[in-house]
Amino acid sequence: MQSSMAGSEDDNHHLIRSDDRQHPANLIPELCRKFWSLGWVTGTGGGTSIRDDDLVYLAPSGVQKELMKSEDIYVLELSKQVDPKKRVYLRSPPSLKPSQCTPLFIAAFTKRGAGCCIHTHSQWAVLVTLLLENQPANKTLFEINNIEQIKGFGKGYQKQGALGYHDTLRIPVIENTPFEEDLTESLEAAMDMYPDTYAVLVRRHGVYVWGETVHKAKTQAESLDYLFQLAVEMRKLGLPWLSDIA
Ligand SMILES: CSC[C@@H](O)[C@@H](O)C(=O)COP(=O)(O)O
Ligand SMILES: [Zn+2]
Repeated sequence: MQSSMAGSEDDNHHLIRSDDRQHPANLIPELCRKFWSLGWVTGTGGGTSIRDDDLVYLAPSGVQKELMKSEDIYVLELSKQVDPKKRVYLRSPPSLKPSQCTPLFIAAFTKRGAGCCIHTHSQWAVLVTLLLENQPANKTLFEINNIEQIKGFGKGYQKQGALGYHDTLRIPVIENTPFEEDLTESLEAAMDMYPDTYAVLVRRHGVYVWGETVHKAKTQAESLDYLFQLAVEMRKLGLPWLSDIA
C-alpha cells in the first residue's frame, strides 16, 4: 500500500507544509487527483511538477499519483542543478525515488521559463500519435485550425496574447524511448525546432504540456486533450484537421 512518510524538521519538511491550498505541495496532489479522474495519470503514469521561483516541486516515481500526499513531494533548487546525473534535492521523502519525468519537467522550466509542467498518458494523445505514424520520424507534427478551443493557447514563448480561431496550432511529436529520462534530448530538440510550442507529444506514450503558471498549464493541457479527442473523432468521420475557412 502506498504510504506517506511523515518528515522531520531536518529534512526540510517546512518546504512542503502549508495551509494554503495554492502551495505547490498541496496543489500537485490535488491536480493529480483531478487528472486521474480524466484518465491522464492512471496506473502511476504521468504527473505534474510546479516551479515557484527557484524551487521545483515534484512527485515520487511509481506511486499512485491520485493518492499522493504533500509529505511525498520532492523539492529541488533549479539554479543548483549543475550535473543532471547528480541531482541535489532540498527535500527527499524516505523510501521513495523522484519521478522519472524530472529531467523533462526541468527542461520546461529552464528552456521555457514554465511555472508548471503536466505529463499525461491520455489515450487521446496516444491515439493522435498513432494517427501520425505515417509521417517521417522526427518530422512529425499535429496541426489543427479553425476550432474555437485553439484560443486556449498562448501565442508562444515570451509572446503576449492567445492564439486566434483561425491560427494553426502545431504540436511536435517525438519518438518514445524505453526510459523516460532518455526522452529529454529529443524533447529539448523539439522545443528548439518549435520555440512557440507549449507541448510535445510522445509517440505511443502521451504528452508533456507546460505554461507560465499553473492556471495556464492546466488550461492548455485541457484544451489540448479536447482537441486530441476531437481530432480522433474528426478522422473517424473523414473530416480534415486543417481547413481554409477565412
Ligand atoms: C505506467 S509507468 C509510466 C512511467 O514509466 C512514466 O512514463 C511516467 O509517466 C511516470 O513516471 P514516474 O517516475 O512514476 O513519475
Ligand atoms: Zn510517462
